[in-house]
Amino acid sequence: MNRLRIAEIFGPTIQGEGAVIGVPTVFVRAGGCDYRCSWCDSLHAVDSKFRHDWKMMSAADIFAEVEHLSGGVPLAVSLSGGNPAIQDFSPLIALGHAKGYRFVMETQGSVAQSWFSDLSTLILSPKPPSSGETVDWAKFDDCINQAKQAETVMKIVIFDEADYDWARNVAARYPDLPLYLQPGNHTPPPPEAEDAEIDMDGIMHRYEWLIDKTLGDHWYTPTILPQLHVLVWGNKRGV
Ligand SMILES: C[S@@+](CC[C@H](N)C(=O)[O-])C[C@H]1O[C@@H](n2cnc3c(N)ncnc32)[C@H](O)[C@@H]1O
Ligand SMILES: Nc1nc2[nH]cc(C(=O)O)c2c(=O)[nH]1
Ligand code: SF4
Ligand SMILES: [Mg+2]
Repeated sequence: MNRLRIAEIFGPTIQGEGAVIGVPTVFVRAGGCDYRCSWCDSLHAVDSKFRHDWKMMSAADIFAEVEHLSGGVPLAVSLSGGNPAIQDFSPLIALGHAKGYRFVMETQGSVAQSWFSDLSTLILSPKPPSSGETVDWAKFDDCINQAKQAETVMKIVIFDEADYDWARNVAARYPDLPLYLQPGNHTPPPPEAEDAEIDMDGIMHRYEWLIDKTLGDHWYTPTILPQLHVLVWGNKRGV
């Protein structure tokens, strides 16, 4: 059976971001990413220098761990990373569906897969200018098309004015996708990341700025949310 690069599996915790915020969730974090966002908060699952901490696991191994963590009680499984879309998660999703689990996935929208249609929610998170990455919109559109009947939403991280202006343009381009705006968190790189004091004042300040800016522009379609797990647990891993 094909094996998948997995950086960590953890939970149940609450989904801390976006459309399904607060929902009890087990996270399966894939190892490896085709992007290198300047502010990535999950570098331990991105940079290949951390690959010695990743495990090669079959879908059956992964699902056994998900079942163990959840006590065999079906819940939402969030596929994140890294970019989970560069690997084939369809066998895991099939195993989960047979036991009543549902799957949500977070991806930047750079790689489309036919199995996106097996997800209950596809969260597309195109990267704004502050990330240093450039979106390939043709690939992004492929992702939307592959999702078919799966609920598809967009989540944009905003650090500054330029990101905000960019988000407004993206929103105009995709008026049918529900939009979530999330203030950025300046996370130090691993291994310091976990123990570092979080800049709670900075996060709250950027959140307030984002609310004021959005509402000040009479832009009422996005939902504006902070990373709830960061407010509760800081930059701790595995929560
Ligand atoms: C770590 S990424 C993994 C999934 C996928 N690679 C992606 O970017 O969508 C999960 C989510 O965290 C967001 N994120 C990453 N670093 C962040 C930061 N420093 N502050 C706020 N959100 C961040 C990403 O934009 C994405 O929406
Ligand atoms: N609780 C919790 N919620 C999250 N939502 C997205 C996360 C991610 O890193 O993809 C994440 C995470 O790492 N933890
Ligand atoms: S795309 Fe996601 S996982 Fe990859 S570097 Fe950017 S934020 Fe990190
Ligand atoms: Mg995260």
